[in-house]
Amino acid sequence: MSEGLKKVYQVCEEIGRGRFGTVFRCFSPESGDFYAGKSIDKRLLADSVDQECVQKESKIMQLVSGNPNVVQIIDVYEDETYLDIVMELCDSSDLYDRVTKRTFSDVEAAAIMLPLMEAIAHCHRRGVAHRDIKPDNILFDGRNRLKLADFGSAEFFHDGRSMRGIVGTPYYVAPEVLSGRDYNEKVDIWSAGVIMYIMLSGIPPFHGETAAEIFEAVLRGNLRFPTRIFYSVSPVAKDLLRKMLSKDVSKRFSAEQVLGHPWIRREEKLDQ
Ligand SMILES: Nc1ncnc2c1ncn2[C@@H]1O[C@H](COP(=O)(O)OP(=O)(O)OP(=O)(O)O)[C@@H](O)[C@H]1O
Repeated sequence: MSEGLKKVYQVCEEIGRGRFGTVFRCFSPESGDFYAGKSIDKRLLADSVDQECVQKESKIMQLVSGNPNVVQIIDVYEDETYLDIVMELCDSSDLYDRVTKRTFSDVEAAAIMLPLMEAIAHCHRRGVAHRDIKPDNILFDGRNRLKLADFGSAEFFHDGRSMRGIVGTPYYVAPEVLSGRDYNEKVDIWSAGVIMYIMLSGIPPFHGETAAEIFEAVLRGNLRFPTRIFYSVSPVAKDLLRKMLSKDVSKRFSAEQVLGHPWIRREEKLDQ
């Protein structure tokens, strides 16, 4: 870790490891609070592509910080050797842990989808597509507030300019990404739709035994709601799922349209 960070924070135990960095719990004697410090050893980055990648992650995090449902960046320290990013600490169980334990009722799923879509809409307004929306990247802070994390695959899009390149995670990746076509920020809506489907049913909408089989199922994009699993899911939830998991990108809802859908709005009122 950089000397700059160590002057301000006490570095505690390791809490996770990613492709490029190690995350530690850090304590600030000044504020009396704990944070998450992600430390990237720049000597271990293989090439200029990886170097650009970590710089971009830090830049994008700073750009989208400021929304209560996006992990806040607190400080960035950089010296010859390390790039350190101090973030708010999100140490409650992540959405991956939660969805693998049980299915969610309509009300419970909407209580997750509303802040998740607020976070995605905020990123899209800032011209950022996350490109790796999945339960493992949806964290919760000590007060159980949802925080969208891991901008390591995120990309800027501007003025309708599209993006290229295969990024994402098999169950959650949008068909237009897999087909190698240009795509836009609506890839995030597809992935959020997959999460909503899994929360309500306990199974992914497009599945297979291997990554190749999952990709084939995603490319077919044949959305089904098996009655034995979906009998208790409301028609309005299924309507929103169809609009988020539309293979036709021009018909797929934007983040703002999802936020205006009656399923999200109705549950918001119920929740209050
Ligand atoms: N703000 C945070 N608060 C608490 N834990 C965090 C925080 N950010 C990351 N983590 C933990 O640290 C781990 C590593 O995070 P990191 O972003 O480096 O990699 P990653 O999410 O596995 O993705 P990538 O493959 O892009 O590196 C995560 O899996 C998560 O458990």
